[in-house]
Amino acid sequence: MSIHIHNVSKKYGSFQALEDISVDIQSGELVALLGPSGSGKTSLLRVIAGLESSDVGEILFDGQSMTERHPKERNVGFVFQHYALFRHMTVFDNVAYGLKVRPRKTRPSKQDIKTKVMELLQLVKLENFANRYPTQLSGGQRQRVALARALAVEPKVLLLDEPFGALDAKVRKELRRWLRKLHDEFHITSIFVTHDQEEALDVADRIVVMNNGKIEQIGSPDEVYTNPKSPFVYDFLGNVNLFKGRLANGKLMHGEFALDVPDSHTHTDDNAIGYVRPHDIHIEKTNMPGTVPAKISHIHLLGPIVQIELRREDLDEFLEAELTKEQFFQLQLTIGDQVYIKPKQLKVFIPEDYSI
Ligand SMILES: Nc1ncnc2c1ncn2[C@@H]1O[C@H](COP(=O)(O)OP(=O)(O)OP(=O)(O)O)[C@@H](O)[C@H]1O
Repeated sequence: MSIHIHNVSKKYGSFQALEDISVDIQSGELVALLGPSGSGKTSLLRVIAGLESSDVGEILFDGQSMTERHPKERNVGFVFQHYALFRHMTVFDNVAYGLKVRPRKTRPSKQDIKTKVMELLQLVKLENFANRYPTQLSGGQRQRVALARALAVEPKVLLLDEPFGALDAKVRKELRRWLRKLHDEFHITSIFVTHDQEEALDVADRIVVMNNGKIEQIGSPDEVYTNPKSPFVYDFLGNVNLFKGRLANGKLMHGEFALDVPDSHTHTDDNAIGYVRPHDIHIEKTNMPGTVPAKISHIHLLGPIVQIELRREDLDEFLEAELTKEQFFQLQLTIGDQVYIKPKQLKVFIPEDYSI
């Protein structure tokens, strides 16, 4: 089922929660709505589900307008952050619920419901927990029940609102891998809301980055990470060092750096900011052309990655670099070492959102 979101706007009183949102989602895609708290992700999800109406714009499923359709008629499965399971029902009954409450005409037989529920419980690896109650499950297990319950009614669209938000980091990671696998098996068009960039980058086919009720960028995880269209996206999708300076003759002048910025010749003498990811900071132990001196002030080993905090000597500013463990041991770095750095890659924005 494809989903087309056309020019959707929504206000709560005078507050503009969504402003002219348009996204086309292909059938079978897994799309993340990513943004900070209050950016409008949940509001958009609720408009798609029909739980809220938009003031302007339209939602189409497979080309058909959903505007007049009640949420129940939209064939949407919902999973929320707080496992909205029925506490007084067993795991089995929770998953069976959506099928049992169907009108007699479309309700499967008792035996068919049993087969289906047990299949789903197997899928979420909870077949031995059918008779337990939600309070007897861990958070991750409850969320798997919530997913099985949403899938039981064979929705055409699956909407997930921070489905793993309340879980610890390890379980989150496990469940998101598992959501990806499930999605690849079922091919249900799915949209999930998250404010966790790592989660979005890890799981989604495409990411819709939202800010203040508007879309900042839509793209594959790789596109939004390596080619952010705005300073906001750069900042939101990972750590970044800011090189504030001025443009002159096709270069960004920043401290002792004169960094090539092709295509910037028309912006001579404009203020500009270079954005450099920590893993794009190159570190040398010898002074090479184009580098500036810096001192290592902190080393933080994080599994396969080593974060290094440096104090630049030309500007007396701190910056963060990231090396693989291998690079780190090759360079034999210790705190207090004098090194020479330069950015391997940078993206320059001129304030007022102009990128070059
Ligand atoms: N029913 C409502 N009445 C008034 N304002 C609302 C209502 N629902 C949401 N808002 C406001 O709209 C904005 C967007 O809310 P929304 O829940 O869509 O954001 P979000 O990106 O999902 O945030 P979070 O990650 O914190 O859940 C927020 O500023 C919120 O306070």
